Amino acid sequence: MGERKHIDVVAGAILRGGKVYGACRGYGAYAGTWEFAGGKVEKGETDEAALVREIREELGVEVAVERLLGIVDHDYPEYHMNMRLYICRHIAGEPQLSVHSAGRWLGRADLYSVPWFEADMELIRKLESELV
Ligand SMILES: Nc1nc2c([nH]c(=O)n2[C@H]2C[C@H](O)[C@@H](COP(=O)(O)OP(=O)(O)OP(=O)(O)O)O2)c(=O)[nH]1
Repeated sequence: MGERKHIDVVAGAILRGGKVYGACRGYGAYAGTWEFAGGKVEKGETDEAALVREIREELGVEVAVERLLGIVDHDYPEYHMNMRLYICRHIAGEPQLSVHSAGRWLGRADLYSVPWFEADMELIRKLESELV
């Protein structure tokens, strides 16, 4: 029996004007599921560098990574995921969709109006207090 596959994921809760940016996966098995921009950390890469790279690639947006909001461990059928969610400040650029089919700045009142990844829900509750 081999070790179960493990992936390291970073995601960014990008904040601007009391709202957070959520995006809807445009393709693949989880198309239609909402998430924070991000992705797998590459070998030798820091979380911060991976996050800045992924957010730039996916949304064309520049962010400053502020702090770790929380960590989630989740078993997907194909692998075990360890995801670190960071609070990021929006610096520049309007989000341009490339891999996502939709995206919105969500405030406290509409934070739960989109279908997030189940794995994200605990961290989303934690995020509520950041949205004022
Ligand atoms: N980016 C992101 N991924 C999330 C979130 N919540 C969550 O469970 N995930 C999962 C979905 C994927 O299994 C994994 C992210 O990996 P990824 O973005 O490289 O997605 P992927 O494996 O579909 O991409 P790829 O190999 O095709 O590039 O983390 C989230 O909020 N943001």
